[in-house]
Amino acid sequence: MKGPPLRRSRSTQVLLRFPIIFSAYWLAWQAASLFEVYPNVSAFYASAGLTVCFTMAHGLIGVPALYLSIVAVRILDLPAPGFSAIVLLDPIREICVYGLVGAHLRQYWTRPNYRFSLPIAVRVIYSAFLASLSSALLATRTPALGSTPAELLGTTVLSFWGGDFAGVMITVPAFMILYRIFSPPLNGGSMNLIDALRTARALSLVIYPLLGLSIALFSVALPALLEVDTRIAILILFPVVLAGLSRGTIVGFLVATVSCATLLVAGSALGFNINEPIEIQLILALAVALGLMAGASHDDKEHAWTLATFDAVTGLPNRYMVMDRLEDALTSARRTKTTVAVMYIDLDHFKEVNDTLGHHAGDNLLKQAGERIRNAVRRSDTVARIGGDEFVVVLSSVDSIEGADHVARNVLSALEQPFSLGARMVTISASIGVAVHSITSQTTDDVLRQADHAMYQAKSGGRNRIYHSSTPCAGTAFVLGELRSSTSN
Ligand SMILES: Nc1nc2c(ncn2[C@@H]2O[C@H](COP(=O)(O)OP(=O)(O)OP(=O)(O)O)[C@@H](O)[C@H]2O)c(=O)[nH]1
Repeated sequence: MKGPPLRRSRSTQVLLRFPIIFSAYWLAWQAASLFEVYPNVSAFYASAGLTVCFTMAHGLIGVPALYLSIVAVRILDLPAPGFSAIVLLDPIREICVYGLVGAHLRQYWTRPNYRFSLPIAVRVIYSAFLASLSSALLATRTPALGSTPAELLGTTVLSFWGGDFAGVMITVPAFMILYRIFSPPLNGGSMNLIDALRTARALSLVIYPLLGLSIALFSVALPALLEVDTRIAILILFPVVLAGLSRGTIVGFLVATVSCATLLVAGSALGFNINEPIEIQLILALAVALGLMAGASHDDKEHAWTLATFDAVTGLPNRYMVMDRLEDALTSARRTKTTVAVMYIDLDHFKEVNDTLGHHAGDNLLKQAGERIRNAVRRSDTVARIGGDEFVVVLSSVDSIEGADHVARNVLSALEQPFSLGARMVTISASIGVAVHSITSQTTDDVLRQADHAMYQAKSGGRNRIYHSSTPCAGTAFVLGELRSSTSN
């Protein structure tokens, strides 16, 4: 497994982001100005969209770079360039309103096991309103804008309710609903987390390109069907951002390429109105820039999440993740009146492997042991390494105590087989404690503690055996024979 990359300092990150944001915003400005009804209006909304996307992906840390980029592009592109109050102040207002929207959405988006949350939506809208009001008050202090304070306050508040507020009201629910549909929570199903991740990735390779393709076809066909000059190709940026944010850079690029290629090929092959090549180029460049930004942010998030929830030696979920999975399993067991069992597995005399063959061989053995335990249980069960030579298995649905014991015996015999560590074969054993959840008031901690307690009894009972704690303190031993941990050539 790859180690964590070297992190750059925060100030360097912000500086590095400036050229990327500048390019993305300049492209957004150019692309949006092709769809204008009133001069520059679409371009302003493009900057609002970029602000939401950026702050959602990277947080408020990039705001200085975002602000500088917007100001720089406006100075270069507005008909009367220069450091006018509107060039300097309007981005502040937009970043306040839309930056807060993005920052709040980030709280939702960065959760590994996110759930739809109405309070977040309410907080987003409330804080966007406060930001808009503050920026209106700020505008009244700016004589350069040339209106009376009351007029300015009125105009800014009205513009918020007419424009920004509508934008916020559409952006927040649309994002939450679509993100929910296309990126279902990974702990929701009965699958193991790793399998769930694999399935989500495989699905996203189909769903997002299909979404980009449909929007591209729709945007090519619409002007021909309606016989109007409505250009909506910019909509393909939406699946690109969603794909980048939820599945990473490669899927983001893939969706950008599929959508833009469809625009080009479908436009000429079907004889529909195809936009000017410059528009396609802008859309393509913008799609790629957004795919890169959103995807990089997803990759960062996934890396942080992997570090926080998976064990680096075995690649299995860690203590944090297994507790989360156990909580889910108990909740569902209470609802469906089924039984959950927890196995606490501790390898016997593992220290000897480290001492005789070294830590590298020890790591190798832990990895192989993890794989064997995984292969001995069902796909829907969770296997985790929670520290040292300790593993926990959550059997999400067992028929009876005997069923759990049967699985524990399978695990024990899988671990008995010799391990190949380089040129050496090593034989070890394990002590297993099993606890079965049956009482409705039992918490995750209770069940885990009981399994741990039973495992300690198995250790003190002579190791290489299974105890289960049908009663909290007394275990029942299933002695499978005494095997000393041994190493041989
Ligand atoms: N190779 C390796 N060893 C580890 C790792 N984490 C902990 N250990 C070692 O695992 C050993 C755990 O030993 P213990 O469980 O205390 O003792 P044991 O030798 O297994 O003996 P019993 O559990 O009493 O049968 C310690 O020597 C730790 O240093 C790891 O990530 N890699």
